Amino acid sequence: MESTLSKSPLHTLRCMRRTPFNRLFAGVYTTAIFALLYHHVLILLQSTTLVSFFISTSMLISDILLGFMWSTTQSFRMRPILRQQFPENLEKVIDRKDFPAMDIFICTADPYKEPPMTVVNTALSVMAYDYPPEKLSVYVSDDGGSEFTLFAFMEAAKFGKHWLPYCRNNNIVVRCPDAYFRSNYPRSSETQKIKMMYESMKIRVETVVERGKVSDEYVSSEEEREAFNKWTQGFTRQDHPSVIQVLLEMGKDRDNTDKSMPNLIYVSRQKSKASPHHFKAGALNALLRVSAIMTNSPIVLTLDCDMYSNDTQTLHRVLCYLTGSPCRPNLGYIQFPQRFHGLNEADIYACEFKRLFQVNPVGMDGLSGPSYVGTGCFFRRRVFFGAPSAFLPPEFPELSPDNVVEKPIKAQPILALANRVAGCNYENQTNWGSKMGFKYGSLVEDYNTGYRLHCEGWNSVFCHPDRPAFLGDIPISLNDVLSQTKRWSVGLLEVAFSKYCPLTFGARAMGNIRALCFAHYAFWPIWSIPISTYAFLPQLALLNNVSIFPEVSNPWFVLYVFLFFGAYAQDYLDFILADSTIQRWWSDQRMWLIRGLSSYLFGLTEFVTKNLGVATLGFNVTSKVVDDEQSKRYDQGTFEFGVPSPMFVPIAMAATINLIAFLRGLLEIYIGGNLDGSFVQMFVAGFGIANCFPIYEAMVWRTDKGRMPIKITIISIFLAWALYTTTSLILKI
Ligand SMILES: O=c1ccn([C@@H]2O[C@H](COP(=O)(O)OP(=O)(O)O[C@H]3O[C@H](CO)[C@@H](O)[C@H](O)[C@H]3O)[C@@H](O)[C@H]2O)c(=O)[nH]1
Ligand SMILES: [Mn+2]
Repeated sequence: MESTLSKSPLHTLRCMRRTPFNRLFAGVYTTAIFALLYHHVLILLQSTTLVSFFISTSMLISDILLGFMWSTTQSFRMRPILRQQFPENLEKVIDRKDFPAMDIFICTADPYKEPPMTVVNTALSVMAYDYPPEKLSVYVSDDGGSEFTLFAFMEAAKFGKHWLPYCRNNNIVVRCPDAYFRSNYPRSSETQKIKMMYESMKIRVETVVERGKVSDEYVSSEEEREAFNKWTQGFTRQDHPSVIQVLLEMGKDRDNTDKSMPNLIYVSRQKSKASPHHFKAGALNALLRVSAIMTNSPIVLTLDCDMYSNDTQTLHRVLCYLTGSPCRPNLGYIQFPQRFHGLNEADIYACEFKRLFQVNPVGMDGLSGPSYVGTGCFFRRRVFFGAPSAFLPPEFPELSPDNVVEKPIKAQPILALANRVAGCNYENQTNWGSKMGFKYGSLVEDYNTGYRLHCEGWNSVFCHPDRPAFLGDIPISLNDVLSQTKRWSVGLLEVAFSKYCPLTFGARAMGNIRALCFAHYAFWPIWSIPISTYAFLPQLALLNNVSIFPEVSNPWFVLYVFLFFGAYAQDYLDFILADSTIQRWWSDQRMWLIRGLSSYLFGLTEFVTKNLGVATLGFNVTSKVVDDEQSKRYDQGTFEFGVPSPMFVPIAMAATINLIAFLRGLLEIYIGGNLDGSFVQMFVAGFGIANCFPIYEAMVWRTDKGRMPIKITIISIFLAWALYTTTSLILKI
């Protein structure tokens, strides 16, 4: 085996050539940051009035925070590596019949925000993997507790019996039906037939959701009727018994060419208002247990309901890391990047999150592996039961990762046990959520779980093939985009300010450099402090003729130029070298500023109020529904405001103040002021304006439904005026 592997490896890795430059630049830039802080302290010591003391302190704090965040990003640049897999060599090492079994988890939570057809498409795309079907089990977790989702899956089970052989026999690459029929597929009679089947299933499912009722004409068997009978009068999304329905059973259910179908199981765990359900982490833990009882595969894939498989070979790639003799014993999971379909050309909302999902993981991969991003991740089941060297046995042997299930999944004792472990009180007085399974305590259960696994001593691998393995939906309205990052912000702060803070607990468990990577995310939202300061303070000072930066003729000016352009240039290069465009980079930095003034700021505020006991926070699911008009505007690259969201207020305020300050500055220079002293402030305001074009458009001359609501415009302008008046009064004292 050793010799086969060395001739035809399953995977390789190499360090990126830019590493020495990264390290050198890090050294130079760090020196520059310290020089800047020294300069700030000098100014602070010279300040004579309370106002100048306040301004200097604010700038010092902002720059310390920016410097800190910058330093955390350096850990991603210390040892980036690139990996390659060779799935074509796999069968030289392991026989297809010895492939390990896989359990695939798909989470959904709301039939209105996540249309059942989306979930069904994701499920079909993974059921159709090029993999022995008797080794595949697909579990759907429905936190929405919706009979419509169950109905959609009953339909999918029937349609799958045609779809799977169709894909197999025609060697289809994109096995998600919706994506396939959107693509340029061959129009044969067989294809037309399967397309009609798909369309009629879609109509049935959508009609049921629209009518809000599964009418009798759609129920085709006694077994189905019995399943729907569970939706009794008192059944609500927050309060209902568990529903576990085996829709396809491997070996028994066969497709129309008489080959076995994979297992397909619908699970809606029990819910009660009296016990916490821990959102997605809770759903995943329930699935971990239910799947342990039914199939207990050694490998588990988690997927969001909108992340369909875009490559039939993905499981083979995963096996490249999980088979063969040099398999790392501590390897806990293999993370694929989150990639998306339907992004517009400039990716105006920077929803691709290139740095988060594609660039940074390459950096972490060279250390001990990327963090977990919630979807597209293959886990070894063992990781959920304690550290690599300290196995933590579950409550009873059937849940243990090495237990072999012998009974068929529909056997009565199996179903009874599965319902028991899906109970809402099952986890009381157990280790689930703390030491076992997906971790609770943060709205970003993915980051939290990955981080804690790394603390326990597990490693991970980043697998980034050219052809995206999975593709997901993106939110297309600014409010949805900002709400998503706001939720992340709250979740990240929950980790940052817990006893598991990466700077303390993390650094002890995994060393400083690795811990800094995790700290980078945990402290994301504090970017709001320097961003808000830079969006308002220099401009307000400019409006009041107060100069706060060194003059152009002052040698310290050069330092500012270096720090600004150095950081921006490196950021730009990173982005472009990761196969992106100038336009997308510009959107990305703009959204960083916009998020700083909205999501991060509101996330930080919500986190603080929550800790003061004022508010409680929930998981606000991102909508995957597409409004045609909105989607047209999105494709044209127009920002979608539309709703009167309070998060738009600071953005519109900043846009107003930057514009007025810049105009006022120009006027000053025109009537004889000196540009020398106000240049940096003029530059900052001008840079703000350059970023704000879509906001001016939305506030002033757009007339469509996606414009900035008049109410928000008026409130923002009023608040901007109030802010200006207050600061001028203070400055006059
Ligand atoms: O109570 C809940 C809430 C959500 N979900 C599911 O969680 C997934 C992610 O939710 P979504 O609204 O799409 O959130 P995003 O912000 O788009 O998702 C990112 O961020 C989440 C953490 O906030 C991670 O869980 C996701 O994997 C990651 O893609 C979806 O499939 C939901 O159905 C549940 O199962 N139960
Ligand atoms: Mn999502």
